[in-house]
Amino acid sequence: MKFSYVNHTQIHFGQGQIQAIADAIPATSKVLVIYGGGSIKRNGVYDQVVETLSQHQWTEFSGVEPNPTKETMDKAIAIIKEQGIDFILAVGGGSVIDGSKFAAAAAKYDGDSWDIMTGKHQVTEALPLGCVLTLPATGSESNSGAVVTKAETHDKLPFLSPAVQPQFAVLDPDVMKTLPERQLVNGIVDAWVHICEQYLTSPAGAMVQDGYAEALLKNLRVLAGQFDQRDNDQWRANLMWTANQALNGLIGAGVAQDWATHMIGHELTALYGVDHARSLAIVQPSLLRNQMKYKQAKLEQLGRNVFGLSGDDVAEQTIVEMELFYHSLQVATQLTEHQTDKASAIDAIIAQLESHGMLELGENQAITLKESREILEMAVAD
Ligand SMILES: NC(=O)c1ccc[n+]([C@@H]2O[C@H](COP(=O)([O-])OP(=O)(O)OC[C@H]3O[C@@H](n4cnc5c(N)ncnc54)[C@H](O)[C@@H]3O)[C@@H](O)[C@H]2O)c1
Repeated sequence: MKFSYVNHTQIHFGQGQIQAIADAIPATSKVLVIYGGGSIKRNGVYDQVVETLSQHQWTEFSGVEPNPTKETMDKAIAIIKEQGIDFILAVGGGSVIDGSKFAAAAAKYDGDSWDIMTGKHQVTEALPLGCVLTLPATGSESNSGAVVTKAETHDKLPFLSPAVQPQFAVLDPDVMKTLPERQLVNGIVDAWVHICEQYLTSPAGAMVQDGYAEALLKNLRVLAGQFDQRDNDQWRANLMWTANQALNGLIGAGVAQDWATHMIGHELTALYGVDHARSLAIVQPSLLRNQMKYKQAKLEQLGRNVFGLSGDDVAEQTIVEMELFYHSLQVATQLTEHQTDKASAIDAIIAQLESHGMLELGENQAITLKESREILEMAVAD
């Protein structure tokens, strides 16, 4: 095992912590507050941010949509450049934070912003960014990744750069009070799959990463089982912190990572509008079955340590338990909606994977377009 690890995002966790942004953003900054469709105006988060920024010079950009688009963020980038903005405060879920990371990077680049997503422009600098998280799910608030969509072509692609890692993140569980049930469920599922992408690979004997990943998975099982307690402060705090820890770099340090479920899932979202988390639940069980020869040992470990399984065929039983876990949250594990015809849906997804260069996915680069097609044959209902 060999790795260098740092996570320099300062976390301000707990009720009332939004006021921490007053000191976290340099007083001389020109701040752009970026947010989405206005839920923060209905739940009091916007008012708290405005009050806290009373000594700062700031302006705002709203309208970042779920699965943020280049087209929308280009408007924010224009404001940043025209007005000499030098700090971005993202207030929202993964979409707002990812869109803000993209804008922070594009602000330092003179070419077309989409070059960031295609790799034509390698991001080495970005405007400083902080965030107030309103939806625990993605971990984007303290990691260096972002996913952005080009609406015109239905391309949904990720990029990674330490330059866009947020300087700070406010995690106040009270902001979750207005989250629709669907988004709470999405958060549980998204965090679950994030952990699996870093855990269900080849055994590396990494006791810290494995043990911590298993603890986080157990938390999510408990929280899902206690879903009727979702109005409880402790439940909210535990989900918010678990989802954050699921993708902040720690459990993935020095171990193989997969991310094929995400890459295929992104195409389902871009083509059929499936919620991000739900796209993952559709792809993952079929992908695990397809890749059983690589995944068996860690599936067995997960089954024993998280689901308490024993006996024969633990790996397959673990996948079944994961499906039951998703179904218990009313999350489908088959693409049953949105597409008109199975064959054309699969062809369309494969064509997108091909055009995005997703030709050898997974920790062993063993998921070529052939395996992706086999996975989709299992995951797309007739
Ligand atoms: N950067 C990463 O590491 C990473 C990881 C996984 C996923 N992602 C990406 O993040 C995006 C998904 O983000 P998400 O799951 O956080 O959802 P989201 O940000 O898209 O938000 C989903 C919906 O919830 C609403 N919402 C947010 N907070 C609310 C609140 N407090 N009350 C009421 N409504 C609220 C939003 O307005 C939106 O309509 C996808 O594009 C996905 O690909 C990024």
